[in-house]
Order: sequence, then structure tokens, then C-alpha cells
Amino acid sequence: MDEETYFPDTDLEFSFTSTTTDRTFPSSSARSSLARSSLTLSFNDRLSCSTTTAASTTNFTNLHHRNLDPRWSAIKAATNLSSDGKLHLSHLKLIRHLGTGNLGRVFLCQLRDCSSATFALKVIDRESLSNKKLSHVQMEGEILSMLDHPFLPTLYAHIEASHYTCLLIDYCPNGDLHSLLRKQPGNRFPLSAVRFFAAEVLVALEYLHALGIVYRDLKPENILLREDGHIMLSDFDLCFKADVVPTFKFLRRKSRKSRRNCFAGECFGSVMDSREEEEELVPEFVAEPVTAFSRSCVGTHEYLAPELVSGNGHGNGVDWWAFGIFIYELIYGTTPFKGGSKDSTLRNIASSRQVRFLHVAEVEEAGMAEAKDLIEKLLVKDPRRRLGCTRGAQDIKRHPFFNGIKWPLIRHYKPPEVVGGVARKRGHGHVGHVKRRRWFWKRLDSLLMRNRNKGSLNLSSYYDYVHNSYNNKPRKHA
Ligand SMILES: Nc1ncnc2c1ncn2[C@@H]1O[C@H](COP(=O)(O)OP(=O)(O)OP(=O)(O)O)[C@@H](O)[C@H]1O
Repeated sequence: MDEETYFPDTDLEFSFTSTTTDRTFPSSSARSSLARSSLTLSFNDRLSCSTTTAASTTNFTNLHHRNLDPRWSAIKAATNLSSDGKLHLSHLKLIRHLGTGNLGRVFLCQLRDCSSATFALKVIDRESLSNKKLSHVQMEGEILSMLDHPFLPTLYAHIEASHYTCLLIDYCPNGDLHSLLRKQPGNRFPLSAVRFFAAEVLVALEYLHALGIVYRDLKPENILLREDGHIMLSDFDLCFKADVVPTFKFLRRKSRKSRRNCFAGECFGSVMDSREEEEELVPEFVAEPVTAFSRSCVGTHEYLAPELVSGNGHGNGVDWWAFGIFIYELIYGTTPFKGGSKDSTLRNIASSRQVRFLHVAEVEEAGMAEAKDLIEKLLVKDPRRRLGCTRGAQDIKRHPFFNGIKWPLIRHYKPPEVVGGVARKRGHGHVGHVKRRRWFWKRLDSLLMRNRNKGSLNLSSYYDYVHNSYNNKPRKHA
């Protein structure tokens, strides 16, 4: 059946008309009132987007690291039964609205034939977007299709249906890091939790940079928490892509050399061992878009790097600056250059004012000296001298703040136990709650069916209603 024809009969339209959002869901509710917005002034980056032509494409690859994930198998089973071998919206059942972003709405959904396979479905109505926002949609789709990393979303399917672009990605049931931060005493995470979240974000950024992707929108709001408590970076619409030319760079590293004293060409095991420190040049593989260059001013005010604010062009260094702001915010509950207004924040960033640390008694714990040192090295105003800008994430990983982290094992680390950290398992009360809502939706659906019989539906007016009732002034992109 043609997508155009069956689309209005799916649950999707059904939920567009719903006025219910799960207010207990941490990311949708908290974000709507607090989330800071990202700034987009111009968009003239070098885009290497391919145009989306397929009516409906499913992103399958046997090489994906989640290949053995039951959700892939469930999708494969659904598409095997599909007449054209593709996933369609009719395969999906919407459960509830999770949140509304700059580009579209996100729904929790499951496969009709496999209720245990849950996903997040980002639905973008292309007809309602300006050309600039359409380019962001294209960028987000393109970036998502490139990703294969445990701390980044998996794109299970990219469905083009009528004027909707739908992206099926991992569902993160534990909300976002900004909401979680706001639940902590004093809005601050313990240093052990900061180290954990920062390390995972660092690894995700390293991966993006190795693909030539500069993220440009790092902030706690864009870090979602998976079911297992590990992070998932989201929101790729402000990224820009550059060519990465992997190179070998030579690092100066101190090493201890042992010298044995030999006599007359004879070496004795018992002779004195003298150890001395020497500097040696060690070749290191760097895959970092160090020559990436863009002039667009995008991001979130408090997180903008000075070179972004000045508009003189920027590269990968903006992510390392934002990484410094991010660590600061997780430790202190606020950002270091925040002023009374957005303008004064930007002025503080652009000025020569260096980062200052708050004096909070509870914050002074073991490891703070290393944390402050790392923040200072990341918040260097001149990107040429900023940690990470020349040799990438390797330099940051080596900083003493991250001492003891076994980087290859990081995805197996136990996430920190913080206040409100892991969603409670659904008990009977919750099921009842969902059932009540379903009943409500059913009524809406029958109302819709009656309306449909009377004449054509006006989706946008329903959308406006839904949109306005969900969005009580989010911290939006400026
Ligand atoms: N994979 C996901 N799992 C759970 N909730 C999600 C997921 N993706 C998005 N959400 C929720 O949906 C909301 C909207 O997300 P979306 O990515 O469209 O916009 P956003 O994060 O507000 O960013 P922007 O407006 O900058 O594009 C988010 O605030 C979040 O609460």
C-alpha cells in the first residue's frame, strides 16, 4: 500500500492528536521548563550530505556493534514479513510522546509484533520547516546513519513517509543528564560521577571527531541515559562534517631508561643499574579534524567557545571548550561564564576573563585539584593552546583527572549511583497509569475516526494544541 494512503491510519496520527505526555518521564518534563536552547545564526558549513531519495529505507548492517541486540532481530523479522522488505510506520505502535525539539517530536514506540522491542521515533514534519531547519534534518539523518558506538544512538530505520521524516533510534528511559543534575543535592554530582560521565562523553566525542564530525552542541541536556545508566549523546542537527586526514604525530614523552654498566665487553648480572629519565619522541596516531573550519555560530550560549562567539571561524576545538564547561557544570551546578543575560554571558566568554572557581565547601574533595587543572586547560581562550586541539582526545585522556580509567573497558564500568539515577522498574501502579492513558487515547481515536468520516483532518491544528500544551516555555535554542 502507498505510504501516503495508509499513513493517517497509523498510531502515529493517533498520537499527534494526544494531549498526554508522561509527566513523570524525566527528560520531557524537566527539559521543557529548563532546557537551554542552542543558537543558530547562520549555516554555511561545508556539508557533504547525500540527498534522501528512498521512500523508506531500513538501515541494516551485519557489522553494527549491536548486531546481536534483540531489537535488530525484531526489526529483521518485521521487515522479512513486509512485502517490500522495508520497515514502515505501520509496523510501529506509538506508546507515548517523549518530548518536542527544535525539529520535531519524539515518541516512545514499539514494534507491533514484538512489544519488548522499544525505540524512540523522531518524527519531523518537513513541510513545517524552513530550508535552514531542513538542512539540519538532513545533517542529523546523515550523521546518525554513520554512527556505530555504544555511547551514540543506533539508527535502526530511516523512514520517509509523505512529508514526514522518521528516525528510529534507541530509547533512553532514564532521562537526560541535565534533569539528573537538577535532582542532586546542590545541583552537583560527586566527583566520581563527574569522572564517569565525562569519560564516556570524551570517548563519544573522540569517535565523532575520528569520523570528522564536530558536535557543537555539548550540554547535559543532550546527554541521555540509557536503561543501563550509560550515556547516549543525542541531537546531531548542529554538527558539521570535515575531512579527517589521520596522521602520525610525534609526542615528547618522558621515559625511564635503564643502563647496565659493562666491563671489558662483559656484562654482569650484579653490576649497578642506573635509571635516568629521558625524553623520547613517540609516534602517535591522530584522527582528529584539526583543520575543520566553519563560520556558523551555533550552539548553546553558555557553552559557546570564544572563537564561536567572535565568528572568526572555528574547528574541533569548540567541542573541547564545551567539554571543559560541561565538567565545570557537573561539579558546580552552573557554568563558569554565565552572566545576567545571554549578552553578558557572550561578553564574558569573549573577554580575556579566565575561568574562576566557586568556593563551595562540599565541592573541595579529593581529586578537585586535578579537575580544576583539567578545566583550566580546556577553557583556554586561544584554541591553538587548548588541550585536545592539536592531538585530540588522547591528550585529555592522559590528564591526571582521568588517572586509573581503563579506557577500553569503560563501557563495562558500573554507572555511578546518584540520586534519581535509575528509573524504577514498572510496578502495578505504573501499568495502571498507562492503561488509563490508553483508554483516553482510544477515546481520542474514536473521536478522530468520527471526524475523519465527516471530512478531512487538520493535523496541524491538533499539533498546535499538543505542542502548546506540552511546551510550557522550554529553554530553547536562541
Ligand atoms: N532517544 C530518546 N530516548 C528518550 N527520549 C528522547 C530520545 N530522544 C529525544 N528524547 C526526548 O525528546 C525530546 C526532544 O528531542 P529532540 O532530539 O527532538 O530535541 P531536543 O533534544 O530538544 O533538541 P533540539 O531542539 O536542540 O533539536 C528531548 O528533550 C528528550 O526528552
